[in-house]
Amino acid sequence: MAVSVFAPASLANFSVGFDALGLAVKPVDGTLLGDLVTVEQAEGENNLKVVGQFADKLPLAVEDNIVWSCLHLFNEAMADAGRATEKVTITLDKKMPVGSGLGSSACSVVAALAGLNAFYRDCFDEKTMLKMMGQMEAKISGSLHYDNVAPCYLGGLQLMVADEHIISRTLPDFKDCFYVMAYPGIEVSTKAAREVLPENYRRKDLLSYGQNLASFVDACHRQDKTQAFAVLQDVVAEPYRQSLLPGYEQARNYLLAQGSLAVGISGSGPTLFCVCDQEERAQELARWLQDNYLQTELGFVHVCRVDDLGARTLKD
Ligand SMILES: Nc1ncnc2c1ncn2[C@@H]1O[C@H](COP(=O)(O)OP(=O)(O)O)[C@@H](O)[C@H]1O
Ligand SMILES: N[C@@H](CCOP(=O)(O)O)C(=O)O
Repeated sequence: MAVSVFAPASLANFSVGFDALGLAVKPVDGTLLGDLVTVEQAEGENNLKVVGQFADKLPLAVEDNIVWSCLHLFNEAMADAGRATEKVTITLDKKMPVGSGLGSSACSVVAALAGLNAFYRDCFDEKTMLKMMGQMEAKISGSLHYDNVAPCYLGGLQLMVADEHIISRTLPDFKDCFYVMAYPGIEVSTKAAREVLPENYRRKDLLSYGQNLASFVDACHRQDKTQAFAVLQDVVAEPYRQSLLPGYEQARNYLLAQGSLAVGISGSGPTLFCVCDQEERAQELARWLQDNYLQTELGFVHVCRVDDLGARTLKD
């Protein structure tokens, strides 16, 4: 039996929720923006094959690929649960650029663990899976944050809650919005982008942070788009990270002047996101970003909607 699981890209932080908000996204043109993992029974030993557009951006040694760590973690959990495991071949189709701010490592982690769980006929429940995913994401970025793995696994707009038994709750999102995601084609490591953040914040910023996040969550529940996007301002990460993103400030100013509802850094960057509620306008701004924000031939721009499904098994 072979099982294939696709896990979508995500926009972490959403400007107002550093480590606390994340949105799963999918391109409107049907492009599979995310990683695909296939798990099948193997004759001899466990093994990992890596294919796809961004395979060559990953470490050469399988032991250094986070998917390999996911297999070990999953097998340990199976042993702890008194369940037998089989030897497997895992194929990672690495469709996501690394260090992109689109939750690339989360896509691999979620697709691998969800793929293994599907292979073993859903041995573990959603919360157990999410905890394992958080553990693997922390191994890569140096700190535990669920704002990529939760939306990637569960879909939609996710709010991380301060209760380890719940971890994440789905917030009502804005169904008529388009998210233009512009990846410039350069790498910014999440670890490095966390290191540029200050240890302490000014009281003024702390107050703005709390008020913006609370106002955003309230606006989501009331479906008040005007309020939601008016408070979408990042006082925690963007001021310190934007110098890592060539052309970010100019692009942001242009996009806001053109009527975008909001503009921000996706995850730790370098991907920029911009929100519109008209598809035509989103496509126009996507063309502008294509011409003005990309730095290398690896860059791309997608007009996206919210991905409500999260990780899913793909049929042959
Ligand atoms: N399957 C994988 N997918 C993505 N990154 C991986 C994977 N396996 C190992 N890595 C390593 O993990 C790090 C991921 O970097 P990070 O900046 O967190 O990426 P992203 O923000 O895109 O998730 C890189 O050093 C990369 O080489
Ligand atoms: N909250 C994290 C999110 C990192 O997202 P990624 O897509 O860049 O991995 C942070 O901002 O550090």
